[in-house]
Amino acid sequence: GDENGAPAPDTKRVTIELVEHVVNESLTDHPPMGDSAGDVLTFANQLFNKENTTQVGTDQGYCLRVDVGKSFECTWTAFLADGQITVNGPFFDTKESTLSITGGTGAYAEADGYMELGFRDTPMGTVEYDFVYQVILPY
Ligand SMILES: CC/C=C\C[C@@H]1C(=O)C=C[C@@H]1CCCCCCCC(=O)O
Repeated sequence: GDENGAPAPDTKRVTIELVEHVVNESLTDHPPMGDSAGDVLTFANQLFNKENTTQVGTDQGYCLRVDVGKSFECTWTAFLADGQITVNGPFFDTKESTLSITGGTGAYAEADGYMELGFRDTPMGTVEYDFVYQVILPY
């Protein structure tokens, strides 16, 4: 605590803003042919700093189609200089989403919190997403 008797906070919050570049993704189309529940989208992509000038990491994961025209359920791990952060949650076809941070390693061991996924305007043929991690860590 401090000299006024306030208790010391037992957690700290860290914001990590990244831009994901989709460079490696693959759709496994389970029957029936075409977009249907059970299709799996796997990916292994690049993570850039928030200025979108320097690659700072990579990610890998997958999304399972659960509601055609509406949503996927996803899990992926970000690999950063000082550790991993794993998330789980929805990807919506037509709106931005928030995923739960389920854990981490290294500097992010015991991580909690959430990640906001944002759509970005990019040139034709390129796909990028904003990943804003709001990480809650023990002191
Ligand atoms: C084009 C989607 C490629 C990669 C997957 C994304 C990623 O890297 C992190 C989350 C995204 C999940 C995308 C779910 C499926 C989106 C399909 C969009 C489309 O085909 O237009």
